[in-house]
Amino acid sequence: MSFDYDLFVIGGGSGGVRAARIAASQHGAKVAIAEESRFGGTCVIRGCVPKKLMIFASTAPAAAAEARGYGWADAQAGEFDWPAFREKLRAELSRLEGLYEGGLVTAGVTLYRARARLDDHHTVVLSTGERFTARHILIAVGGRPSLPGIPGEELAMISDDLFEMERLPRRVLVVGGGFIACEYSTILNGLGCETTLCHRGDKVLRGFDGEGRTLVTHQLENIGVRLRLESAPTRLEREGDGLRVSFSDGGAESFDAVMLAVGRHPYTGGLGLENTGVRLGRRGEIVVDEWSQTSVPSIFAVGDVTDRVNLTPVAIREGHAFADTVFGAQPRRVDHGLIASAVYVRPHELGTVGLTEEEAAERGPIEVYEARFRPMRSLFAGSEARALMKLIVCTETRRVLGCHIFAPEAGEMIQLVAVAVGMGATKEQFDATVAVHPTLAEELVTMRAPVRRAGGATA
Ligand SMILES: Cc1cc2nc3c(=O)[nH]c(=O)nc-3n(C[C@H](O)[C@H](O)[C@H](O)COP(=O)(O)OP(=O)(O)OC[C@H]3O[C@@H](n4cnc5c(N)ncnc54)[C@H](O)[C@@H]3O)c2cc1C
Ligand SMILES: NC(=O)c1ccc[n+]([C@@H]2O[C@H](COP(=O)([O-])OP(=O)(O)OC[C@H]3O[C@@H](n4cnc5c(N)ncnc54)[C@H](O)[C@@H]3O)[C@@H](O)[C@H]2O)c1
Repeated sequence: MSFDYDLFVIGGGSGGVRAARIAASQHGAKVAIAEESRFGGTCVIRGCVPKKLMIFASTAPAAAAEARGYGWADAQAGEFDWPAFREKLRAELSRLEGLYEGGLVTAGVTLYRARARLDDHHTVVLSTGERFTARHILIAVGGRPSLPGIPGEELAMISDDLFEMERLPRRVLVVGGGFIACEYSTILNGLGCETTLCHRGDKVLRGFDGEGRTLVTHQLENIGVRLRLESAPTRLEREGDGLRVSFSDGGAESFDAVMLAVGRHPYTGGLGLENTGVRLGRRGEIVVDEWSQTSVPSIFAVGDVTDRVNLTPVAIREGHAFADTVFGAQPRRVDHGLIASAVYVRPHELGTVGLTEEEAAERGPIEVYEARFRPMRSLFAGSEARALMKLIVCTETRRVLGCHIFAPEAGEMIQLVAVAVGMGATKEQFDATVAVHPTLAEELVTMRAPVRRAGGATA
């Protein structure tokens, strides 16, 4: 049987673009890709990139305060010009979108700017009416923000809307306690909005190391984010130009805007999967094996739509491994076991790799090494902000099982620690490494005695 393409990719985000480029340019496959919105996907257009640029923008008041602490008596952040910043942001995102498109074109991939759905195991139908057959189809459609299912929720913003706001709200409510809620309330607070974070738990960032969660929760409060913990909104109503929000604890408050950040779900709706028999999991995710192959042999899926680890570098790695395996005769699996990540709150980020103390203690005896301190740089400027460096060590093998850093630029540091942890480094190998002085990171190689032991018989 002959096909129009060797590979048809649905979704031009992190995973889809990488897979298409590698299959075409490295392995000579005839490839097409359909994108219903903008090439680059969530990360480039409405996620990691604009988010990080907004984090940078939001640090100006703290940077001015620090400069005053260093003797620049008149240092002020001045007035934030949101429309000017937004214009610059739009231009930058368009530039990046162009690079993504250009990379695909150079690789010889055919681009379709249309929504795609599946008609059968080998056929894709576009919203333009065009139909194409392909030997292999890759689904890389990502995820979409979830909604809590409360009356009036359509009045709220989701994370996509943050970058498009006409004006910054004076009083804003952020709902949720995950990555997005923490990062976006940090941004809005830094840009001068009176920000409240409402979360149904008693600490943000469920699933992270317990001490890290406590520190991020306190930091949000210390920078001026009002916390409304163990509470959830039950109703949103229009009130003049703003919104009236009722909460599960019986209270009600008025805000100029509300942003919902209560998780994301795989974007499988309307994709025609029922025409193929591709198996879905409980959360609507496409179930795949270690090779990203679905229950239908000609159809593969990578990235957030498979709900494995929903991060950009993971989607990219999965897309690349898929292309090498299927088109390059180089079978490659992705190890989802040890993936570092960072939550970009400020002034201290939370960087994490490996097991949390809680997870590690459940598996066996561990030693916990910690350094808690006020970093030299911010201390001199008059800040009380405390950092934490934490290593979780297996008592038996001496291997470092996890590392958690709460400090300025923790994302940068954890990237490098992840190399050592991934290689199976022991605590003694960390100790044998001579410190770089004076740095924050030197604390990672100078922690002499455990602060506690936990897990197994030594608990
Ligand atoms: C606000 C936010 C901040 C984030 N920050 C970070 C971060 O700092 N670091 C990090 O590692 N990760 C971050 N993430 C997660 C990261 O963006 C995702 O894990 C990553 O983009 C997933 O890539 P993907 O290829 O699976 O999907 P996506 O990048 O979402 O791409 C899917 C693409 O498919 C298109 N599409 C969907 N359906 C169809 C269809 N039927 N036909 C045609 N096209 C279709 C969509 O328009 C989209 O462009 C963030 C996410 C969000 C929402
Ligand atoms: N820095 C990064 O790497 C980064 C940044 C942003 C997003 N991401 C990725 O995007 C994913 C999605 O982020 P997210 O923050 O939306 O999801 P999340 O799963 O991290 O957090 C969702 C939060 O919403 C709360 N929640 C869920 N349902 C609720 C309801 N009905 N009412 C009130 N609260 C409710 C949960 O308790 C949780 O705190 C992340 O898991 C991550 O994979 C990564």
